[in-house]
Amino acid sequence: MGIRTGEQYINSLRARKPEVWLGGRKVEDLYSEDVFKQPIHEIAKLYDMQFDPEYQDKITHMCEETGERVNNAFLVPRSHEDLMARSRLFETYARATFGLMGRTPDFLNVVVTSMASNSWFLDKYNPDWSVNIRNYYRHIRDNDLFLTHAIINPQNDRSKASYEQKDLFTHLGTVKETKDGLVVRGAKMLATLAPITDEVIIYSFPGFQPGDERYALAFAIPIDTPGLRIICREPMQDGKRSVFDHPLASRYEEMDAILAFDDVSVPWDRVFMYNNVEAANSLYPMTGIAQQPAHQSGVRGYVKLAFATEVACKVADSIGVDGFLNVQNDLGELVQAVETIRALLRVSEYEYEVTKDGEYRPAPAPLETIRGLLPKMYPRAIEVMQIIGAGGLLMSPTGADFENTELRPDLDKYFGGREGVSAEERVRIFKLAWDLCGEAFGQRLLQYERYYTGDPIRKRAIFYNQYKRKSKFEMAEQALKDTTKPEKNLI
Ligand SMILES: Cc1cc2nc3c(=O)[nH]c(=O)nc-3n(C[C@H](O)[C@H](O)[C@H](O)COP(=O)(O)OP(=O)(O)OC[C@H]3O[C@@H](n4cnc5c(N)ncnc54)[C@H](O)[C@@H]3O)c2cc1C
Ligand SMILES: Nc1c(O)cccc1C(=O)O
Repeated sequence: MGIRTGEQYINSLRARKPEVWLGGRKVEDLYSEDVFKQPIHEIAKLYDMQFDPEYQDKITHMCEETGERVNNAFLVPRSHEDLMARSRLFETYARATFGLMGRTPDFLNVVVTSMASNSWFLDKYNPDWSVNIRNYYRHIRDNDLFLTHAIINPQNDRSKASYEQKDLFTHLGTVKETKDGLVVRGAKMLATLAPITDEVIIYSFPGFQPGDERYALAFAIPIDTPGLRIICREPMQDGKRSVFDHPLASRYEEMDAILAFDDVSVPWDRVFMYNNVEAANSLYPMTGIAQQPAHQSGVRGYVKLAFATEVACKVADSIGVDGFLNVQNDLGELVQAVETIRALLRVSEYEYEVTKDGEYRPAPAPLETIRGLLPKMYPRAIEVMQIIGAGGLLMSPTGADFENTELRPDLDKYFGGREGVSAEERVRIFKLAWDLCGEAFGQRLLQYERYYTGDPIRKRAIFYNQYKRKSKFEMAEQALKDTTKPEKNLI
C-alpha cells in the first residue's frame, strides 16, 4: 500500500477497539471522544501532507524494495542527501504542529527503521529476532502505521530493581512461553498518544542487571490486543474549549498513558528479544536508536523553541515593551538559544558518521548537546514569556466576551495594545502565550522537554564519561609540559 491518507488513518482507528480508560470510564468510541477528536485530526493532517504536491517530494520517497511511495521515516540513510531528506520530513511535520506534538508518526518509525537496519547484532542470540524486526519494519512501512512506545517502568520504588518490587509483575515481564509466543504481564509507561495509535512497541533503555532477565524483552503488538489496558492520565483539557480561547491546548494535546498488560499473548513473530540481559543492554548502542530519533527530536525541539521565542517576541511587541533594554536582553537570549540549536543540528547533519554497513547517522555529540541544552532553554523561554507578559497574561477576556455587542466597545478600548494593535489581536497573542506558559497543557510541554529523552542529569553524566574516555586532554597536557620546562627555555 505505501503512504496512507488521513482518512485511511481515521478509518483504521475507527475499526479498532482498544481498551482505553479515561477519567474512570472505558472509552467506547475513540473517534467521538472530545479529548481525542482534534489530536486525531492533527495526526490525520500529517498523513494527508504525504499526498499534497507541496510536500510529497519533501517527505516521501519511492521504496526500492516495493516500488511504492513511502514516508522518509522509513528511509535507511545511505547518503548525506538521505539524512537531509529525513531532516526535511522532521521539520515539515514539526512546523505543521509548531513542534508541540513530540510523538508524531515519524518518531517511532525512525526508531524501528534503525532497529531493523542494524538487527544483525541479534543473530548471535537468536536469528529469529532479527528476522522478526526486519519483517515488522516492512509491515509498518508498507501499511504506514502509527506507533506508540513505552520504554520506562512505572515509578514504584526506583531504589529497587524490577524483580525486587512488591509484585514480580509490577514491571512488565515474561510470565511464560507457549507454542504461540510469550505471555507478558505488568506495566510500562509513558505511552504518549497511545489511544490513537495503531501499534505499540515495547523495549527499554539499557541498565539491566543479572536477575532482570524476565524484564529484558522487546516486542510489538496491535494497540487493541486483548489484555492490554491503556490507562490515560487526567486530560489537560476537555476537548470542548474554543480555539479562540485555547488556540494550542484545544488542538495539540498529546494524551499520555500507562500500559497495563494482563497476561497478553505476544506471537513469536512479534518478539524481538526476551530473557536476555546482554541483548537488551546492547539494543541502544548497537542499533543507533538513540542517534536517529535524536535527529527527529532535535529538529522538533528546535521548531518548538523557535515558536515559543516568536510568541514571546509578539507578546513584547504587542504591548510596546520591546524597546526596553531588559526585555531586549531576554528576547535576544531566546533568539540566541534558537540559533544555538539550529547550528548544532547543522553540525550533526554535516559531520555525519557512516557505519561499517554504510548507514549514515547524524553526529552524536551535537545531538546529545541539544538533549542537554533544550531542557534548560525551553523552560527559560517559558519563563521569559511569563516575565514579559506579566499580569496581562491572566487578564484575557474570552471569545464569548468579544461576541457580546454590549461589552465589545469596552474590550476594544481597554484591551488594545500599542498603536496599531487591536484588542482582539493583542488578546489572541496573549492567549497563545498563556497556553504555552500558564495552562496545564503548557506545563506538560515543558515537562516533555525536560524528560522526553530520559533523565537529563544522568544523560549528561553519560555524555561526560564518554568524552572523558575519548579525550587525551592534549592541550592541557601540552600546557603542563610547557610549565615543567626549565625557566631559561621560556621567553
Ligand atoms: C510528557 C512526557 C512524555 C513522555 N513520552 C514518553 C513515551 O512516549 N514513551 C516512553 O517510553 N517514555 C516517555 N516519556 C518518559 C520518559 O522516558 C521518562 O519520563 C524519563 O525517562 C525519566 O524517567 P522517569 O520519569 O521514570 O523519572 P525517574 O527515573 O523516576 O526519575 C525521577 C527523579 O529521580 C532521579 N533519579 C531516579 N533514578 C535515579 C538514579 N538511578 N540515579 C540518580 N538519580 C535518579 C532523577 O534524576 C529524577 O529527578 C515521557 C515523559 C514525559 C514527561
Ligand atoms: N526518548 C527516546 C525514546 O523515547 C525512544 C528512543 C529514543 C529516545 C531518545 O531520546 O534517545
